[in-house]
Amino acid sequence: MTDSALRIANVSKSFDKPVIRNLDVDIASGQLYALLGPNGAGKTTTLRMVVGLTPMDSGHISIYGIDTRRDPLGAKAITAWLPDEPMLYDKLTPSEYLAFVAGLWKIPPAEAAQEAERLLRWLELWEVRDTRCEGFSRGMKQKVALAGALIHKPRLLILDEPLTGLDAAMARSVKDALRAQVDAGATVIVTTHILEVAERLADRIGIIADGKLHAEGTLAELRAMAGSDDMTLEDAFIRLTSPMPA
Ligand SMILES: Nc1ncnc2c1ncn2[C@@H]1O[C@H](COP(=O)(O)OP(=O)(O)OP(=O)(O)O)[C@@H](O)[C@H]1O
Repeated sequence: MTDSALRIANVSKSFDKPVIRNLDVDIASGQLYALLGPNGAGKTTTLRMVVGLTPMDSGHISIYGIDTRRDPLGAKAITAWLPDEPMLYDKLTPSEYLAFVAGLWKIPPAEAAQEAERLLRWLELWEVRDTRCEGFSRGMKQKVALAGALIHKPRLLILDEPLTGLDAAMARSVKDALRAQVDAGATVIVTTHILEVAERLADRIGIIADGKLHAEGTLAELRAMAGSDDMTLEDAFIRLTSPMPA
């Protein structure tokens, strides 16, 4: 049996109206999972509840078996969250930023320096390690934030729209980095509006609409659910998220 990396069980959340309704999602360990859905479907809210930034109204969430409400610190220690607009301290250099984040995780400095060097080289930031982030392009800042998210070696990496605004080369480099994380044994969850990314990159795809999981599976399974073996993910997505005819 495959281990569960993330289990969302019967979770609901309302703001001024219900946003997430009895949501159940189970994501197996060692996968790249793409969460898709129309605007306002509840993707970001779901992920913010997973990482403890938005309290859920009811239900349970566990990360590698750790209940996020009973043991929030234990759950956070193995999770990384990269929002769509990551906050970087622009006046810091990549090296300083990683040392700062490692300090928050109480990683011993020598160990942190070694891991920072590995990440900076791997993400092609080594040459600019001592340059302040303020002059960096959006893609470079995204990669520095990604390095910061990875410094404590999380088992579950969650990224909200990681490729927005990146040019093709930078998007490729971030996609390669995410796939490498999975190959190294981590679980990666991304939200994306770029269906081609989900189509090419994800092992499994979940489609959320109206605060519920409408469909989930591999691309082939989603095509089959939508009723055709040769449709694109875009066609399947539109069909699976369209309201049923009365
Ligand atoms: N803090 C909040 N207060 C009130 N309403 C909120 C709050 N956060 C989210 N919402 C509402 O919850 C709904 C779901 O928002 P959410 O950001 O989770 O959707 P999403 O699927 O990530 O959308 P998008 O693809 O557009 O980013 C929206 O109607 C949004 O306005």
